[in-house]
Amino acid sequence: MYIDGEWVNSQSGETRSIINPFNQEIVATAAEGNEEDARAAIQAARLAFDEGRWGTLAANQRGEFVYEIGRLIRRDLQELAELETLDTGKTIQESKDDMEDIANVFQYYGGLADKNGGEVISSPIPDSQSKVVREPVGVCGQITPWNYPLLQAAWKIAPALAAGNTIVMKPSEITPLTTVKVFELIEEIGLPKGVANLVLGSGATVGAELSVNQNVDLISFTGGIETGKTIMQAASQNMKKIALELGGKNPNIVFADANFETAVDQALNAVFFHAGQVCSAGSRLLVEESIHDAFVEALIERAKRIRLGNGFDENTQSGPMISAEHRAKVESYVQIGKEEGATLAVGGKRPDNPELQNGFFYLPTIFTNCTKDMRIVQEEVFGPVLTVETFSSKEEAVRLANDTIYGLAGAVWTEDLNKADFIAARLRMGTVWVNDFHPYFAQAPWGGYKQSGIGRELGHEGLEEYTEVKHIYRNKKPAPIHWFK
Ligand SMILES: NC(=O)c1ccc[n+]([C@@H]2O[C@H](COP(=O)([O-])OP(=O)(O)OC[C@H]3O[C@@H](n4cnc5c(N)ncnc54)[C@H](O)[C@@H]3O)[C@@H](O)[C@H]2O)c1
Ligand SMILES: C[N+](C)(C)CC=O
Repeated sequence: MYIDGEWVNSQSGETRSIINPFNQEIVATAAEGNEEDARAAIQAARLAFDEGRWGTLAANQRGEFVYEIGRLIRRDLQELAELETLDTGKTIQESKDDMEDIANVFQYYGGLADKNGGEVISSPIPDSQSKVVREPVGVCGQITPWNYPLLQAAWKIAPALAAGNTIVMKPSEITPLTTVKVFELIEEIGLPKGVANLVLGSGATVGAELSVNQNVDLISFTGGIETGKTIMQAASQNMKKIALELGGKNPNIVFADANFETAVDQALNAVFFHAGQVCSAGSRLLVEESIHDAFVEALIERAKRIRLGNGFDENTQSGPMISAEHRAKVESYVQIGKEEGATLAVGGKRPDNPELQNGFFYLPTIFTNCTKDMRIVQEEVFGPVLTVETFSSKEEAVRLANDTIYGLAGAVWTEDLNKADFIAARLRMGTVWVNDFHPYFAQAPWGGYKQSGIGRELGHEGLEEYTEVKHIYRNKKPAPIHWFK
């Protein structure tokens, strides 16, 4: 762990084994911190903020530090990608792509740091001057999940530092490797001590302390909805600001006039990429009735051919699930789907291949004949499981698409751009893709409507999350007003 500019073990001396989900081998031993370690890190961040070691530095200088982290990430891209694949099982190409995105995020926010200078307001009061400035919020607790370990951390670390905050980062306890490595890079660039702190450990200990501690001004969390609710409650103790990036149950709407081959190919990628462990996975396919049979047949054929395997093998198209517990959760949803009367069209079990038996693999699975009230249609499975429903009008497609508690992302496939506009305007989601699925990048905001979250990451909105807005009013000709004569 990295606290107040020093690499430290947990105060309790406890450690945790980090497991490769492809073969269950121990790939590292990590410090296992608890509330005490979290409090030490919060204190360091508090002091660094209150003494102004960082927030009062010229914004362009802060930006240079943040940009430099991005440069070092590119320098060490191969090593970082290998660590991410060891830790998550995702393919090495996915990990390399993640690292490129991550470097871009640091360099984007490095560039944005000094472009947030505030504005002068036209004051309606004579002889006055009015300006609005943005200031850092203070000490930020940051909690990230295991599916995109470093990417989700980057979306928090880069804007928080660029805006002048100090941070305490807690990565998922099962995938800390790349975040630890990036703190080595943070040390290498010479960030003032206490500005960026890293505490490893569980959500129930370190995460809970960050959420409740009075000295944390903002908590930014990416993870599941139930954890989000717990954090929100804890954060209310001192009314800290909250930013929540939660789950999704994302519709992928395919009209009959879409390019068939492209829509099939992308529907496959929408749901089965990274074994479906993506918040914005297109796990709910809504296909126009007239092409349903042909579409599903093509999808099943392609799903059967997905090559599962070791993320380091270049022939592998998809890695394992993250853990035995998570695979068991996916299996229980498949059981629920069967009991609810959906038709299991393909998959629905673990692969037989002997070489995959030590990993947490699960076959790409498709359920047809699904209806909107089924739990497998409504709830986030977070695995390689696709549900298929049909619609026969654009209005029905919208109704079905919006009919969950989530509102993270969705896509529409059609050659008719008026129809695409109609759908895009009505989806209650933070991101809508037209004739595409999955793109996200540093320049555009990301976040959820409804129970998919609060606030936005990325884009200039992602920087603003980490600022307080202050109105400074100056009377240029102060004089008595004699109200109280
Ligand atoms: N919206 C997005 O951008 C986005 C991105 C990635 C993942 N996700 C979501 O993340 C979920 C999967 O990730 P997960 O299984 O790691 O989620 P999770 O909620 O179980 O854990 C996320 C993080 O929260 C911590 N945590 C757990 N309990 C806590 C508590 N009581 N207090 C404070 N922290 C606590 C964990 O240790 C971990 O670091 C999915 O629901 C997925 O959709 C969302
Ligand atoms: C936000 N994203 C798509 C990178 C990861 C979601 O799990």
